[in-house]
Formats: sequence, C-alpha cells, structure tokens
Amino acid sequence: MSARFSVIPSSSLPQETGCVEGRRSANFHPSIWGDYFLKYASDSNSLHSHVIAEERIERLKGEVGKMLTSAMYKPAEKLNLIDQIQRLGIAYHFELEIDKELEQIRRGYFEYQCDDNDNDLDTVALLFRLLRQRGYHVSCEIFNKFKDGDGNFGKSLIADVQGLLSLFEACHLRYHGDDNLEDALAFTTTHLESVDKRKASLHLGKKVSHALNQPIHKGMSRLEARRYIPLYQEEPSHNEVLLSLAKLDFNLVQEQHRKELGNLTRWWKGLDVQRKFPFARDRLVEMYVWWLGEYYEPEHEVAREILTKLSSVISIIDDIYDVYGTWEELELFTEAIERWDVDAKDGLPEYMQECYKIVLDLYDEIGYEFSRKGHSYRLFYAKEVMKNQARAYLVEAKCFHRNHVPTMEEYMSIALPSSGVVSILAWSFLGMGDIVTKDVFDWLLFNDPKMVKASSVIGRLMDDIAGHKFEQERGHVASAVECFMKQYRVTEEEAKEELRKQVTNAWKDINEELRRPTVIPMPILVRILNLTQAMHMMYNGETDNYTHAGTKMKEHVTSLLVNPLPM
Ligand SMILES: CC(C)=CCC/C(C)=C/COP(=O)(O)OP(=O)(O)O
Repeated sequence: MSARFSVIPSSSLPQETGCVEGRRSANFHPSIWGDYFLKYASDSNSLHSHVIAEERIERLKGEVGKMLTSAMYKPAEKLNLIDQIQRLGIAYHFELEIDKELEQIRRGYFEYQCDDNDNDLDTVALLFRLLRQRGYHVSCEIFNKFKDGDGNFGKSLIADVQGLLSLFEACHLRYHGDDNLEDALAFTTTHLESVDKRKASLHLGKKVSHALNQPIHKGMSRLEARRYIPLYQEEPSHNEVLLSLAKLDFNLVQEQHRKELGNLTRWWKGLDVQRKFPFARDRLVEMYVWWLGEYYEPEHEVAREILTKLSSVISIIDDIYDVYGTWEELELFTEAIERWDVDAKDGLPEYMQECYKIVLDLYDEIGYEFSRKGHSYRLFYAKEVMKNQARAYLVEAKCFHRNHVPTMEEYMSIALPSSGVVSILAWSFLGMGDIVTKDVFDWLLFNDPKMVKASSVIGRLMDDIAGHKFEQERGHVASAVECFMKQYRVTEEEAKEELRKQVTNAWKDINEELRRPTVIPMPILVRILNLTQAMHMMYNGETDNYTHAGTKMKEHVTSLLVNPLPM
C-alpha cells in the first residue's frame, strides 16, 4: 500500500541546516530488573498447587455465575455486583453473562421505566457508566432530575459522597456536547476534593482519594484490580466468594505472567542488547507491564509475546533515531527497512546491522507462528507497519537535525505517526484469534480511524508533557510543548494546560467511537481503549514512567509481577 511518508533525499539535509552532527547520549539508566524474572522461565515446581487453585477457581466461578444470573437481586444490586466483578479484574470470565444482565437492566430502566426505588444518584450514575462503557448510548439527560430549580447540581447532593463519587466516575464517559457532565465533573471534583481534605470516613476517604487521582475509565484494568482487591476486602459488606475468586485468579494469572516474562527475558538476553546497544533503553520488563494494559487475560499469551518482542525492538530503533544515529545512518537504515532483504544490511554501520538482523529474524519467527495458525496474510501488515514506523521516525529526526521547531499543525502531522500507536495496535492484533481479520488491519492502517487518531493524540501529548524537560535537556526533537509555546507565545505552564485540554477532548472522541453500532467489532475497539489507558498509566503526571522506570513503574512491576496477593 501507499507509504504515508516519502524518504527524505540525503542531499536535502546538510546544506539546509545548522545540522546537529555526531552522536548524542541520553544517559538512560540501566535495566532495574536485569535477569530477575529469568528464574520463572523454567518454574514448574508449583504444578500441584496450580491444579488445586484452578479447581477452586472453577468452583467459585460457578457460584459467581449463579449470583450474576440470579433473579434474587434488584437491578441496583446487580449493577453493583457487575461493577465489583469488573473492578476486581475477573469480568473476563463472565463477559456473556454481564452483557445479558446489562441488556436486561437497560430495557427495564429505559423501556419499562421500572424500579423507581433505584433512582438514587449512585445507582443512576453507575447504570450510566456501565452502559456507556459497553457502548450503549445513554443520554446524559438522565441526570437532569438531580438538578435544582436553577438547573444546577444542588446542595442536597453534597452529603451523598457515594453518589458524588459515582457521578464523578460517570463523567469520564462523556461525549462532546455533554454539557451536563462538564458541570457535573466540576461540581463533583470540588466536593470530593473537600472530602479528601477532611479525610472523612477512612474507607470512603481512601476511595475518594484514589478516584480523584485515577478515574476508573482511564485506569489500566490489571493495575486497578490489584489496587481495588485490598480496598474491597476492607469494605464491611464485601462478598467472600467474589473476594476469594479475585485473589486466587489474580495470583494464578500472575504466575503465568511471570513465566511469560521469564521466557521473554531469556530471549532478550540472547539478543545481547546491553552490549550491542548500550545507548538504548533496556526496558523489557516495563514494556511487558505496558502490554498487560492491552490484555492480561491468560488466553492472550501469544499476542503478548509477539507484541512485547516487537515493541522492545522498536524501542531500540526509536533510540537509534532519537539519540544515537547520525543523519546519514538513519537514511541508510530507513532504506534498508524499505527493502526488507538480508543483503540490504551491507553498508550499514555494525550496530545497525545487528539491529536489522534482529528485526528480520523476529519477523521470520512470527511469520512461522502465523503460518501455523493459518494467518499468513498478517505478515504483510506486520512489515508494512515496521516500514511506516521507520519512515515516521526519519521524518521526525529530520526536524531535529535541522533544528526546526514546527507549527503545532505540522508537528502533529509528524508526531502522531511517530507516536507508534498504529504500530502498537497492529502488532497487538497479530497474535490474536480470528476476531482479527484483514478488514481490521485495512481499517487500522489505511483508513485513519478517528478512535486511533484520538488515542495517538492522547499518547503523544501526554508523553510530550511528561517528557518535555528531560528531552529538552538531552537534546530531542521539539515537543508539542515547545511548538505550542513558540507558536502562541505562551508560557510552558499555559502550553501544557492547553495540551491537557486537547487530551480531554480526545477522550470524548474515544468515548463516542465506542458507541454501538460499531463497524469494527467491539473486542477490537476495546484494545484501543486499553492501549489509551495503558499510555495514561505510563505518562500521567510529570514523568515518563517508561524511560524513568525507577519510581512509580518499579512499584507497578512489584505489585503486578513480584508480590502475590496475600490470601
Ligand atoms: C505506546 C507506544 C506507542 C509504545 C511504543 C514503544 C516505544 C517506542 C516507546 C518509547 O516511547 P517514547 O516516550 O520514547 O516515545 P517518543 O520517542 O516518540 O517520544
């Protein structure tokens, strides 16, 4: 298919520039984890306890399944149950049941207008959130009845902290034009912040603090489940069956994740990354955690493996383009990727030859996996993505090597493709089952879908806001913050504020694109949502947690992969 970028002619650069030549170094810190996970690669001594846990899980799943479909619960109780199941990270066992129950509750509420008793703010907001999460269109006018005579969310709601919390969470599902929810977000945030300051009721206070920092809709499910399980346990009314299932399942799946990461560590060591590419970020473990945001369910083992391998290699390539490579080398490397031929590596410097070989070998390996599964057609898309990514990196590098600070419009046309979101999504689909088709790849690669663009905007702008300072210090292509400041003559803080608004708007696009009926199957769109949540985890705040993996990211790795949940 047609390339999005053309390769920049080599003659075009040096004359034009005060060109930045020679090699740079970003002084990335070394891997925090080294070989730590290697020991899990061959871990088979827990086989017996594994089987016992699986049997218990099956029994508990049966009980939860019965609770979900039982007619004993009122709709409000059922909604709470569904919410808890989702937040505990075990909803993947009950997708069909949840869909059926939600559909029934939706019809009861909107078509038969029943259950007037369940019309409190907490329940209505929960209903709204759970339905919109699944793509049902529910009008935000549903909240009008909670407004006072002046059309504002009124004082009477302030004492209902649980209701405020539920409304706050619902607001993050808003579409463009949902003005009601803009007001509701400001209203709930103000009042929840004051609850947070008062540290009212220890348990509720904890929930409020966490929500303000991390709304459910933007949170990475696996990480949020890890945080929610102990919180749920502290709830006096918690259900023992749900809790046991959540803990057992978390720990069993964690064992699988460790083993996968153990095998990946072995592969990574075999590549000898530290020695061959000492200038690059060595972040296999962090990359794996990133993709637990895309899918953590056991069935996606192969997809996770393919995605982690490809993205870890692209991370090295990113550092070649961003940091280490000279302009001439980058042109040569891009041409070699275009040619996709073993002989194309002749003429590359040695470190690039090593990298090129890794790419070709990896593609041979995944190509073999595709042919085993009857998915050989996927290899074409996988290669196309790598070529697009290399071209996008080259265009970005050109800006840097020319010391060019583009306008925001020009910047976004360069920085959205180089953000890698399309590549990551395409690669994340490679190892998935038959829900992924040729049409899905064509849509993703050649239709410029709105939801994917929104996800790229969120990833790119959050990354730029978080990484601005560090990248400018080490010398990096101008970020959105710099372009915005220059174009609109504003301060760094003002630029960041404006860019955060663009992120907020892009979330509304994501929410709208999830609305049924969708052209692309929902499980595919959910991957785009998941990737956006994972990027939110990576870049939220003032730190790029991928590059600087020693603080928050280290905590995430520890809680997701090192420490099991105490039973
Ligand atoms: C979610 C995605 C798309 C991940 C791709 C993996 C990757 C190359 C990360 C580097 O991020 P970075 O912060 O260094 O990116 P950039 O160099 O574009 O700023």
